[in-house]
Amino acid sequence: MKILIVAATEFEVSAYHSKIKDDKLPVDIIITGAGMVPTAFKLGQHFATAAYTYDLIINVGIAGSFRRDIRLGAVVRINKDQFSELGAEDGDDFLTFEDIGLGESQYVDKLPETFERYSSISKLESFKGVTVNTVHGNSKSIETFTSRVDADLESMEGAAVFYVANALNIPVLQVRSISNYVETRNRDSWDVRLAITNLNNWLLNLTKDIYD
Ligand SMILES: O=C(O)c1cccc(C(=O)CC[C@H]2O[C@@H](n3cnc4c(=O)[nH]cnc43)[C@H](O)[C@@H]2O)c1
Repeated sequence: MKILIVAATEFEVSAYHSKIKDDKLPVDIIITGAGMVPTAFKLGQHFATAAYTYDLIINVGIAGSFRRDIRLGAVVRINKDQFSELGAEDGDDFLTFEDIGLGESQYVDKLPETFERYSSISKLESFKGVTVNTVHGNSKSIETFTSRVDADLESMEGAAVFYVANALNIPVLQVRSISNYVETRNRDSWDVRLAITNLNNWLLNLTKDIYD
């Protein structure tokens, strides 16, 4: 089982990376930089020169939650993701990419069949994600956005990874740990350290489930 782990920053996966780096596992880690464009570029570049393919791509990272009933530090699966900005305004309405026939803006994950039996996977609660260019931090824009877009969590890369995996027909999973609530910008209330610790522990558990 050859796996590609995709993270926006080294910081988000460094604890995991330093623990597995001498184990010679069939796991590659790629750091893309934050955002959908750097993510699509890095993955395109990687696959253009890769000598082999993968059985699974896993996008991991921190994320913001629109929902207060998801605790900070929770590690969750994003099984649906979308590019919310792709589409067209039509007066007060918004037409999605699908509505105007320009392509897809919404994606679902796809796991190898055997994966549901791993407890690291079956324990995860699934939520709907949205992939944005701007981290929301204004109450009015959050209200407008959530009245249009059906999402529980937001990140800046998820849908781009789903897009690439779909295009290459490779199974894909997105697992994120909640670092903050989507609210009027307040960096002091973020718990990035807890989110990253929990995410790295989850990655270690998944690795044990698969390779031990
Ligand atoms: O606002 C800042 O000063 C600031 C400094 C460093 C990093 C950030 C981020 O927003 C991190 C973005 C990074 O983490 C993911 N992420 C985490 N929370 C959210 C969110 O509420 N909305 C969207 N993305 C989020 C994202 O995938 C990026 O990779 C800010």
